[in-house]
Amino acid sequence: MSNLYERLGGENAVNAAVELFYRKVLADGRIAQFFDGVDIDQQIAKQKSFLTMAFGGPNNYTGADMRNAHKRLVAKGLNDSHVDAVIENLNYTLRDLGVPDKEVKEVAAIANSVRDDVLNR
Ligand code: HEM
Repeated sequence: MSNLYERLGGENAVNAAVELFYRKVLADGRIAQFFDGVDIDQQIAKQKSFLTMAFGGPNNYTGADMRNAHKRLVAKGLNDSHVDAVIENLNYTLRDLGVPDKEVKEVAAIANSVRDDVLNR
């Protein structure tokens, strides 16, 4: 059985998913404010390499760890409801792209696994 990265469709599929995901996130009034002033192209590039690694693809991630990356946002009120909204957007993105339910659930579980780090607790 190939790993999740391969089952999702590899580099091109992960890149397409991350791009569509940020379009949805920036249009979502529950969470868009956290991205004010953030360089979205850079964010997309970092997220591509982070998710590629998390899904079992090549590890080229050089960004911050999840705790440090989101500390500033926790100080601004980031909480569980915002993590839920991000995971919801990720689920919709993958469904829109035709990813099967099993893989959608695996991706959601990976995103959920960093929840406590993202919320610095
Ligand atoms: C749930 C799983 C999450 C994952 C896997 C994740 C992943 C990442 C990654 C890889 C970075 C780049 C770190 C770096 O700059 O080196 C990042 C930064 C960031 N994330 Fe997340 N994130 C998650 C949740 C969230 C949530 C819930 C929000 C807000 C609603 C959020 C907003 C941001 C913002 C605004 C940045 C840029 C911070 C800055 O430049 O100061 N993230 N995230």
